Amino acid sequence: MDIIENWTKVAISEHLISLTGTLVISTILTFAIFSARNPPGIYSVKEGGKKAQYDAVLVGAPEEKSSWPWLAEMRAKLRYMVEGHYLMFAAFKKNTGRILRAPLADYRFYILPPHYMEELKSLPTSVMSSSVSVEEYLLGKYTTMQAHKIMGDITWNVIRNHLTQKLGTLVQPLDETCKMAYEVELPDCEDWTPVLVHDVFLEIVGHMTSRILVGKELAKSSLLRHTYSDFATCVFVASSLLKILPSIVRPLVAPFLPQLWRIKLHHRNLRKILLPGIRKRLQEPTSDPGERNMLDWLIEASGPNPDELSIVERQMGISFAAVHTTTNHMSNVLFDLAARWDEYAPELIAEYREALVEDGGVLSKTTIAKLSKLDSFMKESMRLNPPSSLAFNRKVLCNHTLNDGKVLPASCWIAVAAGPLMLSDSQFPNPLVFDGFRYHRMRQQELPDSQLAVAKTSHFTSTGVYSLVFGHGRYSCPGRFFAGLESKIMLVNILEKYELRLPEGTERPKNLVYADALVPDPTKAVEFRKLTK
Ligand code: HEM
Repeated sequence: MDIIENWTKVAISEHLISLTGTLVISTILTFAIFSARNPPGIYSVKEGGKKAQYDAVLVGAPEEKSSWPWLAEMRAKLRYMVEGHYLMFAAFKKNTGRILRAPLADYRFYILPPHYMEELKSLPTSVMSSSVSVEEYLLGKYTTMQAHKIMGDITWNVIRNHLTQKLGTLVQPLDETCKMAYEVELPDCEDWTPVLVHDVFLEIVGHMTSRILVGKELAKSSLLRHTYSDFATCVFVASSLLKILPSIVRPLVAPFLPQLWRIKLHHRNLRKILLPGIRKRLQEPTSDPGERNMLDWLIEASGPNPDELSIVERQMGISFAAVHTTTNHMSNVLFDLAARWDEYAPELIAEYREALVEDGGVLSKTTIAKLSKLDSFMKESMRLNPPSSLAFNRKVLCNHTLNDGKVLPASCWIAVAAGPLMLSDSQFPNPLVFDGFRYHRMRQQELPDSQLAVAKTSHFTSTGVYSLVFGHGRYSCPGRFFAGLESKIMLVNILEKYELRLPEGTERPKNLVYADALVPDPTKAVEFRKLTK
C-alpha cells in the first residue's frame, strides 16, 4: 500500500516538474551568464593570487577571439553538455600535451596530459579522491550517492578480497542464473525477434548481480532488482538536471524532482527487503560456503558490531557501480557482435567449444580464462565505445605540486582524456576500425617497443594509459574482474544458443552523448533467433 501511495506521488510530481521547466531554463541562462568569469580559449590558472603557473585550454571555445568572453564561455558550457564527448576529441587532438579545461557546470575541471598519470596513480585519498569526485559529480547531497561513505575501505576490500578472490566458485551460480534469466527475460525467439538489448540486459544483469549481492532466494525479488536499477537511473537523471542549475538554486528545485522522491522510496524498500536477512545473519552466520554472498562478506568486514543500515547502503552503492555499467558494456558488445556476426561468431563459438571440451564439458573459471578471442572482442568494443571520453576522475583535496612544479589547486577536478588516448594512431593501427581480435593478436605477436605499453594492457581487465575504461592505479575499478566474468558468461550462453543480426537496413547504432559520457541507445534493437539443435 505504501508503495502504491508513493507511486501516485511520483505521477503527480511528474506534472509538477514540467511546470518547473521554465524555471530551469531561465536559471540556466542566469547561471551561464553570471558564472562566466573567465575568458575563453587560453585560461590562466592562478594560485593564491600569484602569477599563473600554467595555461589551460578551454574545451569548446570558439576559434576567434571574442569581444564578449562571458558569452563565449556560456556557449562552451552549453555545447559541452550536448557534444562534450566530441569536443574533447577535437581539443585533445589540437592541443596534445597541454592541459585542457572542461567547461562542465561550475567545476574547475582540468584534463591532464597522460604523462602525469604515473605520478598521480598511487597518491593517497587525502590528496585526491575518486570517491569524492563521484559523490560531487552525482550531487550526493541530494541524490544520497555519498560515495565516500558507502564505498570507502570496507566496500573496496570486500570487492577485492572476497568477490574477486572467489570468482572461481561463482561461475556455476552465475551460469545457472544467466540461463534462468534468459528464459524469463528474453522472448521465445523461435524466429528472428527484435530485442531492445539495453532494457532486457538491464534485467538480466540485475538477476546475475543480485545473485552475488544477496543470494539465490532474495535475488528472486523483482522489487529488489527494480530498486537497484531504478535507484541508479534516478541518481543519474536527478544529478544531471540539478547540475545545470547554479548551486544556490538547487535546494529550491530539488524538492520537486520526482527522481529524488523515488530515491527515498528505494532506500525504504531496500531496508525492508534486506534488514531481516542481515539481522538473521548477525545472530547466526551462514555456514554453507555455497550460500555465502556479499551480505555475509560485508557483515564480516564491518567489525564486531556492524551497523546494519550501513550494510544496506553499501549494497545500494555496489549495485549502483555494477548494474548499469555492465549493462551498457553488454549492449555495446551485442551491437558490435550483431553487426559482424558472420565475421566473428564462428571463431568465438569454436574457441568456446574447444575450451569447454578441454575442461570436461563443465564451465569453469579456467574455461573462461581460455577465451582470448572473446576477451579481445569485448575490449575492442569498449575501446571504441567507452562510457566516457574521460577517466581517472579525481577531486583534488589539497594543493598538490606536480613533479614539473605546476600546482593543482585544492578543490579542482582532474581527469585524463581516455577516449582520445584509446584512439591513438601511434598505438593502434587503423584506430577507428573495429578489429575484434586486435588484442588477441597483440598477445601473441612480437610488437615494436613503441606499442609495448598497449600490449602489456591487452586483457579486458588490465588498465594503463591506453586502457582507461576502468580507470587506473590504486583506485581503478575493483569490480572489473567480476564484470568481465559476468559478461563472458552472458556471451557464451548467447553463442551457444542464439544467432544475432541487426534489423534489416540498419547499421550499428550510434551512442547517445551527454557531456563527456557515451551511452548505448536504449531504443535500438538486435534481432535474436534461437538455434535449432
Ligand atoms: C563494465 C563494467 C564496469 C565499468 C566500465 C566500470 C568502471 C569504473 C570506473 C571507471 C571506476 C572509477 C575508477 C577510477 O577512478 O580510477 C569504477 C569504480 C568502481 N567500480 Fe566499477 N565498473 C564496472 C563494473 C563494476 C562492477 C561489476 C562493480 C562491483 C561488483 C564495480 C564496482 C566499483 C566500485 C566499488 C568503484 C569505486 C567507486 C568509488 O570509489 O566511488 N564496478 N568503475
